[in-house]
Amino acid sequence: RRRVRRCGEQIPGPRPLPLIGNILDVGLDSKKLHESAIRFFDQYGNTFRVWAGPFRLLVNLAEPSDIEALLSKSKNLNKSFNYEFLHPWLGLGLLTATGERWKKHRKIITPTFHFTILEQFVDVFNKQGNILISILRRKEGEGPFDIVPLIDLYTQDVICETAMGVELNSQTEGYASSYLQCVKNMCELLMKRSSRPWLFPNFVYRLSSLRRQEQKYLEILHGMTNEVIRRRRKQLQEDPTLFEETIDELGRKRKLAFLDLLLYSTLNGDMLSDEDIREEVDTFMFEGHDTTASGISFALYELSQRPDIQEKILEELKEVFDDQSEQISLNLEVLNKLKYLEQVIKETLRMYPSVPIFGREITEDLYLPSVSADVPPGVTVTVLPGLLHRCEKFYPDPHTFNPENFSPEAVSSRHPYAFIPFSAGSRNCIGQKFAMLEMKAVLSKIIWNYSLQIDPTFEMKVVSEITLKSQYGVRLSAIRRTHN
Ligand code: HEM
Repeated sequence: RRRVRRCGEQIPGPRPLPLIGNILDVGLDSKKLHESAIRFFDQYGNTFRVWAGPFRLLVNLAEPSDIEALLSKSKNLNKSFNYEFLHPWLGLGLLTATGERWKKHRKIITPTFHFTILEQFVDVFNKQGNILISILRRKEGEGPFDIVPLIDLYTQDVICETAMGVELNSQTEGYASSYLQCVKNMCELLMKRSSRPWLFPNFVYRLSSLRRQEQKYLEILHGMTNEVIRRRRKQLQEDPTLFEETIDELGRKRKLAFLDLLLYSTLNGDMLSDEDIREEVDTFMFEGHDTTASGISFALYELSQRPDIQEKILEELKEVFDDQSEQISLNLEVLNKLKYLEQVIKETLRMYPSVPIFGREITEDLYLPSVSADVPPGVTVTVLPGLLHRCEKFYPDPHTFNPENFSPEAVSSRHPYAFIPFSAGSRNCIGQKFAMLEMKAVLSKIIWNYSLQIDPTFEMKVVSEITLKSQYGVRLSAIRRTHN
């Protein structure tokens, strides 16, 4: 306890009050947590602390050298205490798991997002992207509309068809709409709990109205994931050859996708229980769609105000594609050539990191060079890409969208930990390559087919609800381009 107190004195932050610490400075409105963080960052610097009550010290990092000290070592891998709030929903899936369990699951799952399997997934990005374009066709002439619900359905269909092997047809039949609404409600609820320290202990939370609400959401969320697992199990029982790593017509070795591998592992050696599998499916259904939907939506918001950048993307697409017809056909090779589009996506994730904050519980001493402080076990550390990425020290004019921030020269002259949208180190995002390709694929299709214009009356309000969201969607007009 004495070491924690000393650490609290070494690191700058607002003066704590007896018993309540800095709870009043932070505020109780979950929607304002980000604003409070900006205030502390401006006042106390890139590494600052707050006391959540008399005993819980939170050290917040937006300084690359300190973030490197935390993430680059293979210690302090346990997520912070508030990830426990996700347990009723995601159980101990990869995002929330700790210790040996995390290591074992990460090892099993890693090959299912390895680059060798991504080729297979590009076929799905193509197919679902074409469906999205056909839906946008029906919007032509309607004037400005909110594109975010369409993107949500697209990303949901993509994660289910790639990772789970299940075609949901949400884009055409709206199947997942209630699940998606429920994900939104659940994230809001979790943010509320995170900003009310008296609801942290489970025995108090269980008596609250939030918990009753949560149980209703869980029925829908778990109902959906159970249904996905049931459907895939049935397909595999009817056709066990789906478990075989066959060679497809292009001579590519077909690898087992995520859910198949999990189901296969249980058949062969009983490595994961049914409960383990459901928790991983819940984790990947959420992480695999919500984050990319956020990235794609913010990219569309910025692009719809920047015809010059749209034009540059189009030029690059014209250079890369031989086929200049309406439905450009994507593969891994051409996607890898789209370097400017990659800069656009990185710039989007700089300004709007889908996961603006993540945390670790300190279990082994951590030295923070920027404040010359030792952080002892028992302290919670949060990493704040949302603040770091908008810091003038690393990005001149940080609130302006400028893909040149990711030109090779700009990248090579910056601290490698000044851009961490996917976290870093051994607990980094397992879906990083998948996400980059999915975002590239869909943005290529949209920009190839449409010139985008923001609705001039639209005002963006960014909210942080576990993932970063635009509260009122993104209202834009899509004007069809023609290609010969
Ligand atoms: C733009 C898209 C994405 C962004 C910005 C993003 C960002 C992140 C970040 C920052 C973390 C670390 C979180 C933490 O430490 O608590 C993370 C972890 C994770 N992400 Fe992503 N993610 C994206 C897409 C995806 C996709 C598409 C998948 C699945 C296909 C995925 C699955 C995961 C999983 C399972 C973890 C936990 C990994 C572990 O702890 O071992 N993410 N992601």
